[in-house]
Amino acid sequence: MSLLECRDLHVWFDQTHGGQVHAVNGASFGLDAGQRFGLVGESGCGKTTTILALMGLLPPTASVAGEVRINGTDILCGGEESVRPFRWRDIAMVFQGAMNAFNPMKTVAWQIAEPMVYHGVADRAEARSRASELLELVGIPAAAGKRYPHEFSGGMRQRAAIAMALACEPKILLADEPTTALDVMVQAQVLELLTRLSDELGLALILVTHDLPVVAQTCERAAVMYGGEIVEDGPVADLYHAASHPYTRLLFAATPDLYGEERITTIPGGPPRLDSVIAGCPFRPRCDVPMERCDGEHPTLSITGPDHRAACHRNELQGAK
Ligand SMILES: Nc1ncnc2c1ncn2[C@@H]1O[C@H](COP(=O)(O)OP(=O)(O)OP(=O)(O)O)[C@@H](O)[C@H]1O
Repeated sequence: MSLLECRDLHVWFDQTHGGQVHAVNGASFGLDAGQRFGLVGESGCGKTTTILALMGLLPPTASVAGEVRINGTDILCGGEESVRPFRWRDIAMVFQGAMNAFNPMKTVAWQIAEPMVYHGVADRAEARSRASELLELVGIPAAAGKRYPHEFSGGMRQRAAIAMALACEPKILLADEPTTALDVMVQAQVLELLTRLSDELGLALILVTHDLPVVAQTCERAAVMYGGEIVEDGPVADLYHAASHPYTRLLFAATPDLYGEERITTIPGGPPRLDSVIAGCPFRPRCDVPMERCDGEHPTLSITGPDHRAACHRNELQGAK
């Protein structure tokens, strides 16, 4: 049994002018303790919505279906009641832009301690001392906790946001674009920190990013999302060197490689609209190797190698590698 199991997750958003956006369409994946998993894809493909669903933090305009299990217990089935005991204590999140979300009027240490008091995991004195420990854990001297957020650099604020998410000792940490807006040196330090925390604390990590080198540097496995669906998942090395889905291949070709060398810049065309049902393969209009079948038949994930799946009709033709 995996620590986290997400099965056939669907999320729809009601639109103000009627109709729905099918933002996540049947996402399934599992995560073991200490494992680092990347969720990648272009903007708008459903990455943030997926992890907000895991936290039970979607807005009221969203409807959710599917299962999210932590150590076997379905935390989604009973709505807010069933997810609340797990949120922050078992599964925590560093939000996109979290480093800019600190209250400017409170010290950093106070803001790290507060969730512990709020969630009843520590009294104020314990929370204060644990906040100092957490700051040290993320590489900030405890004494700096007395400072205000504006006195921290961007990288320090991101470290502090990670410390805050770790306040209730979760087993799973979800990090949404944790290195965006940081310069390259600081990005590398934050990624090293996340890797160290996952190794030392056995923390399972889901890293959401559109930045593929970030995933290559940090994660063992990854899932590629396109148009709300997982279209390929597997070991990161296989996605890089032996992609089974044309989108993954083009996506990885479109990013600078690990040494910063520019390759092709974009994939022509744009992602599909998510407010209407797509009959065939959602990637068909941008695919460089389409087949007739792709127009009318929606491909499903099939095994293409050890621990490796992709949703492309070409793989079904070729059979398992
Ligand atoms: N609150 C909302 N109401 C309506 N539609 C939404 C809402 N949040 C997200 N969406 C839509 O759901 C789809 C998936 O969005 P999501 O933010 O999950 O994508 P993403 O891959 O995380 O993109 P980004 O990298 O830009 O954050 C998009 O079409 C988006 O417009």
